[in-house]
Amino acid sequence: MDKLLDVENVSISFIQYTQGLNQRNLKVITDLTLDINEGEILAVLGSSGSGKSLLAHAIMGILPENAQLNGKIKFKGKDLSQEDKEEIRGSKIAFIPQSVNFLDPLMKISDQAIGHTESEEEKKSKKIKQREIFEHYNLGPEVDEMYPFQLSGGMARRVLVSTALLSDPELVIADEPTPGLDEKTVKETLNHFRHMKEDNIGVLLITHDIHAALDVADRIGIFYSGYVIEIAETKDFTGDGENLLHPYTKALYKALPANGFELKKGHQPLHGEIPEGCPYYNRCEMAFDRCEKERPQLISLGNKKVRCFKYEEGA
Ligand SMILES: Nc1ncnc2c1ncn2[C@@H]1O[C@H](COP(=O)(O)OP(=O)(O)OP(=O)(O)O)[C@@H](O)[C@H]1O
Ligand code: NI
Repeated sequence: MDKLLDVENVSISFIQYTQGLNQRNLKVITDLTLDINEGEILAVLGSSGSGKSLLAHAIMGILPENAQLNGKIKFKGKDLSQEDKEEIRGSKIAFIPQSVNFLDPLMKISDQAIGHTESEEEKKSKKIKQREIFEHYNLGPEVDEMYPFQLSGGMARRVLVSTALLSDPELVIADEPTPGLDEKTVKETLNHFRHMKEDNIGVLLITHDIHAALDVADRIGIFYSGYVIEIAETKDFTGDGENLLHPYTKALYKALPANGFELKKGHQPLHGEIPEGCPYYNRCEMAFDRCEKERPQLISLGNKKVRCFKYEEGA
């Protein structure tokens, strides 16, 4: 299994102007590290506003102008510059955006799926392939001639998925592909990711839907206050959750309706109010004294990673 994507110590922040000339650095993502292998589905699970879309946009090289990106993003071991990202986006790395607004409202579906071509010949062969993939996703020939506003929600989702696959990508980044879909379409969408995995494509599935993540992912990265506090194996979300590492992940797991518990009260500290120490300190039942002032690093334990002093060597 080869490594496809490495995100190393990535931070994303925005410069905010407050009163007068005062600036504030709004950190949205801090020291984020994760990796994806060929044929692996990694879910990144985080609440709304936790920076999931920004992570996807950082990898694709489409962050807004006022965002500042630090850290490394590597594809197959190569550190990606902005130019590299522009070159491989839409080809080796494909993006399934969160919003169907990414579709051009004034362009016919088939034309935008095919995109720019260099010659008539290329256009013809791409058209054949587009039809094949669309057919596979249950999008008949009539869809080719439609404009985005004529698509139902489920159809639009399928257009986005098949368009992403048209370039034979090695890595697919999907930003919230399931919200607003009915149960059947959710199942269908998750099946698409299974098929990609079978084709040895790596998938980064960004979601706040823990059920979707548990359903298809091999590993799950848990966002908390802009940090990835754990990268767990999906199979560890069983029993009492005893194989899960971080106290927050354990609480999250116990809060699943099937486990009959409720998530303890308390919100994730937001950007600007993130404490010096562990962001989970105030809610943690296992906190040590040092957790208040010191921030734990991400520790690797085999295939898993966790940001908690409990797992430090000798702790
Ligand atoms: N252009 C911007 N300027 C300033 N702050 C921004 C900008 N874009 C995003 N943010 C901030 O970054 C945070 C993360 O945004 P992002 O869209 O990545 O969240 P998300 O996890 O994808 O949320 P959702 O689940 O709602 O899609 C937001 O809380 C927002 O305040
Ligand atoms: Ni988002």
